[in-house]
Amino acid sequence: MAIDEQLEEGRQHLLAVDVPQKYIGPKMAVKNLNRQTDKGELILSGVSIEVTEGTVVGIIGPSGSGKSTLLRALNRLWEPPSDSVFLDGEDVTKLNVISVRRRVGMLFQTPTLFDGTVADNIRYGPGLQGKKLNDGEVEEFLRQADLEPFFAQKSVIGLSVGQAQRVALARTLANAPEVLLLDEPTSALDPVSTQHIENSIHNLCKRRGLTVVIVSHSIKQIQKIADIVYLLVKGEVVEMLKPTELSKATHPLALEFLEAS
Ligand SMILES: Nc1ncnc2c1ncn2[C@@H]1O[C@H](COP(=O)(O)OP(=O)(O)OP(=O)(O)O)[C@@H](O)[C@H]1O
Repeated sequence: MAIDEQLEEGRQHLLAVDVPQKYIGPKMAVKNLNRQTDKGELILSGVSIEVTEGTVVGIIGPSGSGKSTLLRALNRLWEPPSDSVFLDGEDVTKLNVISVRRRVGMLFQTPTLFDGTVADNIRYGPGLQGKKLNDGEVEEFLRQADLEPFFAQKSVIGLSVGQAQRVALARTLANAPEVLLLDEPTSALDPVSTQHIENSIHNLCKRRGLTVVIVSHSIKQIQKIADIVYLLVKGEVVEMLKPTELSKATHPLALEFLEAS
């Protein structure tokens, strides 16, 4: 048999085998997302972003530009229209909302912990799924949030805001999220606590391949930890740049924001 015929036979054989298709594409994607207030004012207009697995995506922009709304659409804290937000290629509105929130975890500006020990807080999420974390596992999540193991037995009452935010991060990580959303996670923190959180995010992403989307007011922070930056102004993505290339922004609204920052 001629080599061409052999190759064709092999190709036909491969086509005949029913190989399950592996999803290839961004971990999360937002496509042409729009939102208006009840009065018809634009909050988001035609927003599209891609979140590549294992990267830190930064979102910056002036106050009121729609950053938090965009972030909340990613885990359905704000319910987006169908066919506009995708997780592993699937429309999030077609998935179970609890499973989306578990897969896409979120850390807010100010930590909210319930009374009890730090370990109680970390065990809570896995416990809801019938998983009891042992002491070593609790300590590992603390370590990932840049906290010493002895914090496990401490009461959450009396923690500083910075320590509480790191516990909140450990608690979010205990749910084993595939994507971590951070909504200005350090804006209420002092510089040292900010450094702890930034270190954790950097390590989680670079060493463990966690995918992160962070909204921040601090351009310095975004330049330190993000791989790609979306600049949102008046509900529109006006630039997508590498953090080292913010000076290359050309959109007039982007320039106005960057100069004022
Ligand atoms: N549920 C809502 N109803 C009416 N307006 C809303 C609602 N949610 C957000 N907005 C408005 O949408 C705009 C964008 O809000 P959003 O919080 O997403 O902006 P942001 O860029 O995160 O702002 P900031 O940096 O101040 O936190 C704001 O003008 C806000 O007042």
